[in-house]
Amino acid sequence: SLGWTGSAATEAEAVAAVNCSGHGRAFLDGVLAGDGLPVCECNKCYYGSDCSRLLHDCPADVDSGDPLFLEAYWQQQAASSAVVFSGWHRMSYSTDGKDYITIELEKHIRILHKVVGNAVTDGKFIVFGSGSAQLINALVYALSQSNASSSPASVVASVPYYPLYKKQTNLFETREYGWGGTTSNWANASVSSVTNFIEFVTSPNNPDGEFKQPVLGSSAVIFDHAYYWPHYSPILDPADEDVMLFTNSKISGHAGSRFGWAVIKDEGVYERTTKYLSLNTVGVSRDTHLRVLKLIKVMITEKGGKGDIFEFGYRTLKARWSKLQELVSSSSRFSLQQLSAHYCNYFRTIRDPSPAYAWLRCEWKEDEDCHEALRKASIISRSGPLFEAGSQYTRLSLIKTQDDFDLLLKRMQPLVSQEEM
Ligand SMILES: C=C(NCc1c(COP(=O)(O)O)cnc(C)c1O)C(=O)O
Repeated sequence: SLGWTGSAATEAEAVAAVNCSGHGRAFLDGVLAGDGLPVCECNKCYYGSDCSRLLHDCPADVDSGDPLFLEAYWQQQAASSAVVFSGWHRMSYSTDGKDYITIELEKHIRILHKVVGNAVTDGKFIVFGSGSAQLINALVYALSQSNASSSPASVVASVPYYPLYKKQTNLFETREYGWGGTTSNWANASVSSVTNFIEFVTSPNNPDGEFKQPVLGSSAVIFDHAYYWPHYSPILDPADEDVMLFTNSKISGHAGSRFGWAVIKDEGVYERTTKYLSLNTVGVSRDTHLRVLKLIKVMITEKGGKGDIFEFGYRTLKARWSKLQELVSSSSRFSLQQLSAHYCNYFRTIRDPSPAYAWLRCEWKEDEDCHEALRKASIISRSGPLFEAGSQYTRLSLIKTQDDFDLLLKRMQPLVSQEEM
C-alpha cells in the first residue's frame, strides 16, 4: 500500500476525474468550486461549470503558439508521466551538477537528441534556461562579449522573424549590443561599417516553417531550432552548429514549465551564458528539472512505439495542415506558404508538411490588412507586421487545442465562399 505519497496520489486522481466535457480541465492548484474541487478551466469560447456550453459569436483564437495540441497525448500517458514531489525535494540552491544543472536531466537531453537525430551534442556544453526565452538574451550577452572589436554588436534577423528577438534586445540593450534591424538592411550596404553581427536564424522558421540559413556570414549565429522536431519538420542531418537553441515547450508541449536549453560549442561562450543564468535567476527551478526529466524519459522510452509523441504530433498537425490547405485552395482569396514533402531520418520515410503555423497571405485588395480582415470574421491571428512582414500576411497558430483549430476552420469557411468585390 502507498506510504506518505498516498494523499498526493488521491488528490491528483480526484482532480483528474473532474468532468470538463473534453473542452477544459481542472488543475490541482485551480480555484476551488463549491464542491471543494478545483474548477474546470475551459478552452476558449467554452463555458459552464463543466465547459459544455459554446459561446456562439466567440472568435477563434489562433494567436499564440500555445502547444496544447499535445495535452491529449499526456492524458493518454497519465501513469507514465506523473511525478510526486516530496516536500523536501531539492530545497538547496545547489544541485548535483555544475552551474545549476542536474546531471540526470542533462544526460537525458543528450539521449533525446541522439534518438531523434536532430542535433549533435557530443563535445558541446548545455545550459538550461527558464524557457528558451531566457536564453535568447543570455546568448546575445555571451556572444557580444566574445568579439574583440570595440563597436557594439548588431543583433539581426531575416524577415519574417520571431518578434521576441527584437523586443528583448531593445529592452536589454547595452553599450555591448543593440538591435541592428533586418539582414536585408545590411545585405546590400557595405558591411565594412559593422563587422560583428549576432544573427538569429530560426530553422524551421516561425512563422513560415521554412528551413533557413545565415544571410550575413555573421561572426556569431544563434540557430533557434525550436521547431526542428518530428512533430513539425522532417529530420534531415543532425544540426551541428556552434550555438543552438531548443525549447521543451515545443517538444513535450509544456510551455508552462518554462524549460529550454542551449547547446554551445565554445567554452568561453558557455561560461558567459552560465554567468548570466547565475546572476539572473540562479538557474532554472529545480522542480521544473524533475518534471522535465520525467517527460523526456517518456519521450525516449516511447520512441517508435504506439506512444511515440512525435508520431502523435506529426499525425495531428499533418491532418490539420491538409484540412486548412483544402479549405484555402478552394478560393483565390488566400494563399499559404508552400512546403514540400521531404525524406525524414526519424520516421525513415517521406513525410508531408506539418508546420506549427500557417503563414496566410490575403490576396484580395479589400483584405490588404489581413489581420483585420480575419478579425472582422471573428478570427484572432498574429499580424504580419509583428514579424516585420507586410500587412497582407498574418499567422495562424495550428498547435493549440482541437477546439481552437475546429473553430478556426468554422470561421474560415464563410470567407472562402465569398466572391471578390
Ligand atoms: C510561443 C511562440 N513562440 C515560442 C518560441 C520561443 C520561446 O519559447 P519558450 O517557451 O520561451 O521556450 C523561442 N523561439 C521560437 C522560434 C519560438 O517560436 C509563438 O511564436 O507564439
